Amino acid sequence: MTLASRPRRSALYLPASNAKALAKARTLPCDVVILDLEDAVAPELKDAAREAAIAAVFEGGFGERELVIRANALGTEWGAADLAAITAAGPDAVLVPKVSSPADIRACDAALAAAPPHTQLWVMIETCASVAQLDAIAACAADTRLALFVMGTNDLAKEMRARLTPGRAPFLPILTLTVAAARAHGVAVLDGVCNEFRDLAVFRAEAEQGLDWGFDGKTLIHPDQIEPCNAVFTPGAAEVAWAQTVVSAFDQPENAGKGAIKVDGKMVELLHLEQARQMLAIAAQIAART
Ligand SMILES: CC(C)(COP(=O)(O)OP(=O)(O)OC[C@H]1O[C@@H](n2cnc3c(N)ncnc32)[C@H](O)[C@@H]1OP(=O)(O)O)[C@@H](O)C(=O)NCCC(=O)NCCSC(=O)C[C@H](O)C(=O)O
Ligand SMILES: [Mg+2]
Repeated sequence: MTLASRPRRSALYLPASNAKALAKARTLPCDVVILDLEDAVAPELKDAAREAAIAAVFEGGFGERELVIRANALGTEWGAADLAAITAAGPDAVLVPKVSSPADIRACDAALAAAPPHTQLWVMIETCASVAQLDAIAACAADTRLALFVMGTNDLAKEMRARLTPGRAPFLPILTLTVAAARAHGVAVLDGVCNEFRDLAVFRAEAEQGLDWGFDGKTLIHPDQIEPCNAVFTPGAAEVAWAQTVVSAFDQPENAGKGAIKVDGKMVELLHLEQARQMLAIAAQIAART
């Protein structure tokens, strides 16, 4: 089970230019909706997509789902206008693709200076250059809006000239180093998309891999991926029961002040107590939603 301040098990992308998908997203059981202005939108539809995304923020209707707009990269002809419009609208977050350095994070943060305080900066980790600077990029969370990384495995594959094989072996070091850099600086982190949206067995295996590797959740491209993703990233009943047992054990008077205790024949330390409390907090939020 991963640790996070709020459930972000499933983050569904959709092209902001697709009005039907946008309406449908308000009814789907995903934790996050990402309105895409970037790769899913053709150049001739960029302006209309931006307008539709901004209108969606003002209209609302997304309930407890976090509403995020993925802008075009700052260096593109649309990037500055996207960030200006997003700043004025104030969604829960803006997701900026193809950042490569701490300077990129600071440029995005500066462009968002007038945004409401609740608007977070999320960035895609999907360039080879970013891989060499993961720790420095994550460290920007200390004094910017940076709060979350999203893996962009399609762009990474393109830049690396690697293949997206089952098991994702070519990306394993990068995925785990990104999780470690994120955790070192209190940044949340979501896994990349699985392009095989018709094969849910392949999808589920990849989601379980993401859970094992420490991700808070996974980004998705199709509604059919939401339920299996939520199932994988929701703490199981046995995990929740164990967490409750650990918390109860540390609450016993005889264990007061102890750093390590014995629970059901296993050693449990204060770090496990912290994990247990975080899991119970996430499980309670998920239970309240369902
Ligand atoms: C992949 C798709 C183009 C497939 O679309 P389609 O053929 O229309 O699928 P279905 O007929 O099965 O759709 C069934 C119904 O579900 C709605 N739908 C489909 N997708 C979405 C969605 N993402 N959000 C909301 N609703 C959706 C359809 O409208 C149908 O509705 P209804 O008729 O009422 O039943 C399509 O799924 C799609 O466009 N997906 C999102 C693509 C996208 O946003 N890509 C960009 C992000 S991924 C990325 O960039 C990766 C990253 O940067 C990297 O580098 O790795
Ligand atoms: Mg990408």
